[in-house]
Amino acid sequence: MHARFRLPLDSFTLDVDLELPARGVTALFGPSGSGKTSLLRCIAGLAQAPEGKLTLGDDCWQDSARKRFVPTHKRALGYVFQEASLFAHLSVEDNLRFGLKRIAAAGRRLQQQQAVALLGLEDLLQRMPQHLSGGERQRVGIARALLTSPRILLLDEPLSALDAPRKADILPYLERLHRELDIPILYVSHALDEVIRVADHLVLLDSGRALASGPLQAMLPRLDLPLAQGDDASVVIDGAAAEYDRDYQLLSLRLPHSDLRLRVAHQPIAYGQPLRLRVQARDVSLSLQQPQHSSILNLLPVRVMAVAAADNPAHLLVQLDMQGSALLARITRYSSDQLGLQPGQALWAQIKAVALLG
Ligand SMILES: Nc1ncnc2c1ncn2[C@@H]1O[C@H](COP(=O)(O)OP(=O)(O)OP(=O)(O)O)[C@@H](O)[C@H]1O
Repeated sequence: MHARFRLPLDSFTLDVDLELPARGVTALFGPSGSGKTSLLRCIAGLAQAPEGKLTLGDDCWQDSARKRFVPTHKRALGYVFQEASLFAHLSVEDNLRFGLKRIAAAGRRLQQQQAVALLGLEDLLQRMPQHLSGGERQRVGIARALLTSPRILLLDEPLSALDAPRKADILPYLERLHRELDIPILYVSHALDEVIRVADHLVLLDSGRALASGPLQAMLPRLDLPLAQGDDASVVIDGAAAEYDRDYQLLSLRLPHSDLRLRVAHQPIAYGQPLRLRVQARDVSLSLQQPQHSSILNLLPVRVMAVAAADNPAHLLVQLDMQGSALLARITRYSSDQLGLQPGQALWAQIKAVALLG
C-alpha cells in the first residue's frame, strides 16, 4: 500500500510518503504527539489531508490531485481504539454477528468461527460486555472488526488501557494475527516491548515526519535512529526451535541463515516452530577470546560493524554481525578502549540464557 499525506496540525505538518507491506503488522511508533493517530485518521478518512494519496492494491481511497476522497463508511477498514466500544446490551456473540451482518455473504473473507478461534473467544460468546476484562473486550473488538472483512485493520494503541498481566494475555493473539491474516495491520504504539512482539515492519515517526521505515529486524540495530539509544534498545532474532533439553528446560534456537544456536530458558515447543527472541543491548558483553568456563551459555562469534556514542557519555553502542543476524551491545567506553574495538574486528559476544526474552 502507498500512503502520502500532507496535513497541517497545530504544531507541525504531518508530512509522510510511505510504501508499506500488503500484509503483516506495521507498527507506527514514536513519542507522544508525533502524529501516529493523525496518520491513522488520514488512512481511515476521518481526517482529510488537503494533499494526499492512498492506495491499497487496486483500491484508491484518496487522490487529492484528482479530487478523489472516499468517505470512511465506504472504506473497507476495521478500526479498533484504545478501548473497544462494544454494544453494552448485546452479548459477545451478538456483537460479533453485528460485524458479520454488515457484509454480504459473498464478500465475507472470514467466518465467525474463524474469528472466534483466532482471538480465543470460544468461552466468552454468551457473556455481556460489562462482564469482560479490558483485554477480553479488546479481543472481541478486534474479532468484530475482522468480521467486516476489512482490506486493512487499524489498531490505535489497543493495549494502552490494560495493566501488564492483561497485556500479556492478549499479546499472543496479536502475534497470531500477522501470521494468519493476509491483510495489512497498522498498529499504533509508543511501547517498544509491544512493537517487538508483534511487528514485522516499523515506521518511526517524529514531529509528523517518518524518520525511517523498514523491516523491524533491520530498523532496531540502526545506530543512526533513536531506537538504539534507549535504555531498552534491543534487536530481535527470528529463529526456529531445534533441540530441547528437558532436564534443564533449555531450548536451542537455530538462527536464520546460519548454523549458530542460541540457548534460552523456555518451555518445550515443537521442532522447527518459529520463535522470536528479543536480545537487549545491555545484556550483551564482549570478549577478545573465546571465554572458557563461563556460566554464560551463549558464546557466539561476532564481528564489529560500527561503534557509536550513547546517550550516557560513559557508554558506547556497538553494532555486531552474528553470521547474518544483527546484535547490539551497550558497553562502557572504558571497556571499548581496553578491547581496542574497531569496525571489522572479530570478537566473542556473551548473552546470558536467562536474559533472552522469548
Ligand atoms: N484535529 C487536529 N487539528 C490540529 N492539530 C491536531 C489535531 N489532532 C491532533 N493534533 C496535534 O497534532 C499532533 C499529533 O497528534 P497525534 O494524536 O497524531 O499524535 P500521536 O503520536 O498519536 O500521540 P499520542 O501517542 O499521544 O496519542 C499533536 O501536537 C496534536 O496536538
